[in-house]
Amino acid sequence: MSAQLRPIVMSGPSGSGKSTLLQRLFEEFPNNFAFSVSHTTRSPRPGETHGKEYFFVSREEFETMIKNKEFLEHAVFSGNRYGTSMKSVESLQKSGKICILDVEINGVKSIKKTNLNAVFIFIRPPSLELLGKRLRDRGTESEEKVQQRLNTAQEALDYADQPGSYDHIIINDDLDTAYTELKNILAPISLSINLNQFIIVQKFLMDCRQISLTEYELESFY
Ligand SMILES: Nc1ncnc2c1ncn2[C@@H]1O[C@H](COP(=O)(O)OP(=O)(O)OP(=O)(O)O)[C@@H](O)[C@H]1O
Repeated sequence: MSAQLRPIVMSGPSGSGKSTLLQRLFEEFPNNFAFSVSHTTRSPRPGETHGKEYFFVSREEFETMIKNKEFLEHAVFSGNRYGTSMKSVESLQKSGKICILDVEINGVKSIKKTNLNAVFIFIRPPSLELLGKRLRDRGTESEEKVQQRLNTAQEALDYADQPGSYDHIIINDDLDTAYTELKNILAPISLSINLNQFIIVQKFLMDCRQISLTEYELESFY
C-alpha cells in the first residue's frame, strides 16, 4: 500500500467525541475524507442500499471472507457480524480519498497486525466523570448503558496508555482545540497526496520534454 494514502484509524471510548470531530472534518473537507463501506450479516433496513450503507452478505459469505483473510477487522454486535474488508478500503483510496476507520479497541489491535500502514489516533475524554456527563447529556443511552460504556472506556484508556498503542492522542476537552489538533495531524497526510499528484505531473512533463515536445506544445498542457 502506498505511503501517501495511509488510512486513518480513529478510536476512543463511546462519547469521547469521535463522531462530532469526524462530522466537522467531513463537512469542511467533503472531497478529501470518507468512511469505507463495511460488510454485515444483518438485514438491510428500509432505504438502505447494498454497497452504500453496507455490503449486506449472508453468514456463509461472511465466513468465507474470514477464511480468505479478506477482513482487516471484524466483530459481532447484537448477534450480527460486521467487518471492514481490505478491498473496500482500497477502492476508496483509488478514488483519491483518505479512508477513515472508526473502530473500537479490538479493531485497533486487529488492524495493527495487518499491512494497512494506517495512522492510529485516539480521542481521549478529559476524565471519566466528564465522559459520563457527555453520554448522559447526549441522551441516547439508558443509565445502565452509560455505566457499561464507562466500564469499557476504562479498558480503552488503559490500552491507550501503553507505549506504541497509538501514533497520536487528542484530548477532547475544548472541541475547537481538539479539532485543530486533528487537522494538524491530518494536514501532512493530505499534503502528501497532493505532492504525489504534483510529482506524477512533473514526471509526465519531463517525459514529454524527452520525446522533444517544444516549449510551445508544453504550454498547452498547463
Ligand atoms: N469537546 C466537547 N465538549 C463538550 N461536549 C462534547 C465535546 N465533544 C463531544 N461532545 C458531546 O459529547 C457527546 C458524545 O460525542 P460523540 O457522539 O461525538 O461521541 P462518540 O465518541 O462518537 O461516541 P459513539 O462511539 O458512542 O458514537 C455528544 O453529545 C457531543 O456533542
